[in-house]
Amino acid sequence: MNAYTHEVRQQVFQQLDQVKLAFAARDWFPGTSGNLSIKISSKPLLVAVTASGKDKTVCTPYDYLVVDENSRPYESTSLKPSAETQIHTAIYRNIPETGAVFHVHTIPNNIVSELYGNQGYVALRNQELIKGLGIWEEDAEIRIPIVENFADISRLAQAVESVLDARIPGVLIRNHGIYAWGRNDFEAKRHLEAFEFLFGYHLQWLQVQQFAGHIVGQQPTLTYRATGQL
Ligand SMILES: CSCCC(=O)C(=O)COP(=O)(O)O
Ligand SMILES: [Zn+2]
Repeated sequence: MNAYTHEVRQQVFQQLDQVKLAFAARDWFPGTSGNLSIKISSKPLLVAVTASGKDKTVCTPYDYLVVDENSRPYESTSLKPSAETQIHTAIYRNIPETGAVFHVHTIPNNIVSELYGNQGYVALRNQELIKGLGIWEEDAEIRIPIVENFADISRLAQAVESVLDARIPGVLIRNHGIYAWGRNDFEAKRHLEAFEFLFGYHLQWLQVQQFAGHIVGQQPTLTYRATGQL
C-alpha cells in the first residue's frame, strides 16, 4: 500500500472524484446521502473519506479528508469526516484486504432491506451477476446481511462489524442503504453495481410474478424461487 504523501493523497482524491461522479450520474446520492472511502495505507490505517453533508453530485477542493483508524482527521482541517466514517474503518479493520468502501442510498436497496429486515438477510440465487461479486461457484446462493438502522453510529458500526462475512462484500442497513467494498475502487464499484442490479431484478421479478398471476387468473403468489422466503 502507498506511503502517505501529498501526491498520493491528491491521486486518491481524484479516484474518489471519478467514482463519485459515476454514482451521481445514476442518482445514487439523493439529498447529500452516501459516502465513499479509499484506503491510503494499512499500517497505520489511513483512509481518504468524503466530508460530511456535501453535495456529492459536484467536485470542489473541499470534498475529502484523511482519517486514521479511530475515524479522526489525520491532519488539521475544517472539514468533518462523514458521519458514518466508523462504518468504513470497521470494515477496513476487520477485512484487511479491503481497499475501498462505498455507501449509497437507493430505492431498491431500501425496499429489499425492509422486505427482509426481520429475517436479518436477503438470500439470492440463480443470477449471473452473483459472479460480479467474485462468487463463481455453480448455483451459488448468497445471503446479504441486514442490520437495523441504529441512530447511534458507534452502535451501527458495531452491528455492521458483527455481521461481516469476507465472502459477501456488502451489508444492508435497514431502510437506509448499502455498504459495499472491494480490494480496490474498481472492485468495490463492481460489487456495488452487482448488488444494485440484483436488488432491482429481485423487486421487478416479485412484481412480474404478481402481475402474471392476475393475467392467468390465478391467485397472486408471493412464492419466489430465488429465496423461497416469501
Ligand atoms: C442526508 S443522508 C443522512 C446521513 C447518511 O445516511 C449519509 O449517508 C450521509 O452522511 P455523510 O455524513 O457521509 O454526508
Ligand atoms: Zn447513509
